[in-house]
Amino acid sequence: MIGEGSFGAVYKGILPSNGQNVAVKVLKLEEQRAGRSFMAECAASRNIRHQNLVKIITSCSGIDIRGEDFKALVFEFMPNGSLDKWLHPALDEMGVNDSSTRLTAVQRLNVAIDVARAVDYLHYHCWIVFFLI
Ligand SMILES: Nc1ncnc2c1ncn2[C@@H]1O[C@H](COP(=O)(O)OP(=O)(O)OP(=O)(O)O)[C@@H](O)[C@H]1O
Repeated sequence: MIGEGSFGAVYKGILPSNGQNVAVKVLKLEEQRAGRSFMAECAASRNIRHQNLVKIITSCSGIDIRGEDFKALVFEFMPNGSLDKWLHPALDEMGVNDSSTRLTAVQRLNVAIDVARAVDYLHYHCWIVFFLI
């Protein structure tokens, strides 16, 4: 397990077919918004192609070994972890953040520009995703 968000736990996996690293988000189905997020991300996977957005490789939906509903999304694995961790690095006991994860002002500005480009792309090309969310 590599992380957890509002909609479920995320695991690192390896695709047996080609050895590709992937991140598998197993949705918490008791969380109502997780179902909507699944639909939005499935719609997104068919329509979205942008260099600043993580690619959805596939989705799976079915019944698990306990006979309960199971839904998961398989993403391209991002080896550098979450952007949030880079924007808000953890502080050490002296209240200083690790210099290896510190971004310069120019890097932060480039992140903001890249995020704005991705949002602009979603806004003008993928209104269906916003509609489902
Ligand atoms: N494609 C990925 N590659 C590598 N790590 C990932 C990937 N997707 C998610 N993670 C890890 O799993 C954590 C949870 O991700 P998730 O997308 O479920 O939630 P989030 O976007 O961080 O939070 P929220 O859903 O609450 O807004 C991330 O913070 C990150 O550490």
